[in-house]
Amino acid sequence: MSNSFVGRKVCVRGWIYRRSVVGGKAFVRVRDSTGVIQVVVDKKKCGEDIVRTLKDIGLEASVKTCGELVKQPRAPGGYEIQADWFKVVGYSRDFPIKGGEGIDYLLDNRHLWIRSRKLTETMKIKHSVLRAGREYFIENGWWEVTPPILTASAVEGGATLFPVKYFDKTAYLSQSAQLYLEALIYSLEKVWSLTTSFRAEKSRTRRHLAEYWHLEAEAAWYNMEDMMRVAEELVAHIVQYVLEHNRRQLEILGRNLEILKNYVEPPYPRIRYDEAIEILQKKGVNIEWGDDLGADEERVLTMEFDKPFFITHFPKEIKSFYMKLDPENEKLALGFDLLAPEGYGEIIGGSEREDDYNKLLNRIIEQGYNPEDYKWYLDLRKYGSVPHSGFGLGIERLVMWIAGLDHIRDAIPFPRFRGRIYP
Ligand SMILES: NC(=O)C[C@H]([NH3+])C(=O)NS(=O)(=O)OC[C@H]1O[C@@H](n2cnc3c(N)ncnc32)[C@H](O)[C@@H]1O
Ligand SMILES: [Mg+2]
Repeated sequence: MSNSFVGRKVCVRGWIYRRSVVGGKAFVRVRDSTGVIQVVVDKKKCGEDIVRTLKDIGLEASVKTCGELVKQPRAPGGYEIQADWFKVVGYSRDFPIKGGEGIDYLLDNRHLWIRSRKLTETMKIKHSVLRAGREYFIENGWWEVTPPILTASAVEGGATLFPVKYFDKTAYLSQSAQLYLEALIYSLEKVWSLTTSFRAEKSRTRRHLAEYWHLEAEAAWYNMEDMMRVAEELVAHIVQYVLEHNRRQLEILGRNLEILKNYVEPPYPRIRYDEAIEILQKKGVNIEWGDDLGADEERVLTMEFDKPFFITHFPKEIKSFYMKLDPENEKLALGFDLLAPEGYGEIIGGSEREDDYNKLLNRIIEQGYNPEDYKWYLDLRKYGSVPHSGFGLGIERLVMWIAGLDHIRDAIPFPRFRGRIYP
């Protein structure tokens, strides 16, 4: 609502968020997709019956009303509607979420909890993140493609595959569209996809889901640095878009806008894995060269930076078979992770890909995979192989950071993780 509507007749349809009856008036706070507005239902104007009904009506009953909009500093948003009439559309009895319930109870009632203010505003931010992500690729001449979700082999390690019955065979839910995007660059050159990726994560952490939305890109002729530039432009574009379109949501969620503004200017800093290990050891973290960087180590590293930063050139043993080895030091893989500051850690994983047939075959065997499962993928290196790179951005991890959430489950309407499949 705004001043231009003051004194005019307005109508609202929504759900009862709060209500009280004082004297012959009901003060009803009606929630709709835009927010909450107070409606005053006076028995002198609307009749005694509706005021009596509203006295005990259940929260979340659906209603509709019309009346005059007036200024009211004590009401949410500074306005209220003085109803000419007020109608209950759908009754609600004993809405099970009253406040103070435990997380498992709330997750069991996720289909109702998603009506909450925090989740509603977060979903609006996620809408902008998805729109800005699509916009970036479309405006920069990338082709959107539709890779399969039912696949025959692992991309990111066999330990987190979800097997599914596929007629008389076993298939796996996709961990990443990457290998299929790599097949598409020999015709479309620059491709992107937004799909769900699945990871049978054994442990429950605040930044892992079993099903998440994965924005992935792959381009022919791009080396690692070229692709890192795409990744930082993408993230900066998304943050800028959210700052422009979701200021209100960010304020409702209590997010510091000044800090976010610091993230919209690439290039982002780049450090090599070696430097990351040095920083961690200097800070007293018990870590050796060759160890993987987990959430704790990433959290420590993020405190050294006031914007997202890349870590590159990882030991090949801790990175996937498809990553190209550094020609200057074949102990290292040309992989990059983009870490979000403020303790959030990895939001993007990417790399330059091995484009030599024999080297890729050796890496597949070295990492214990069956080359037969990757025959088609190896074929790509037989027929006009080209240098190429790509990355995957975890949408919920990005939303978690931009919105300042403390758990990834609040970045998706129906979170899936070990022990949670209902509702
Ligand atoms: N096309 C590519 O090059 C992508 C590449 N094959 C890939 O899947 N890399 S990744 O495993 O680091 O996952 C990429 C990102 O996907 C996110 N990710 C990865 N795993 C998860 C889980 N379990 N939950 C939520 N988000 C997750 C996280 O932001 C990672 O940086
Ligand atoms: Mg990763």
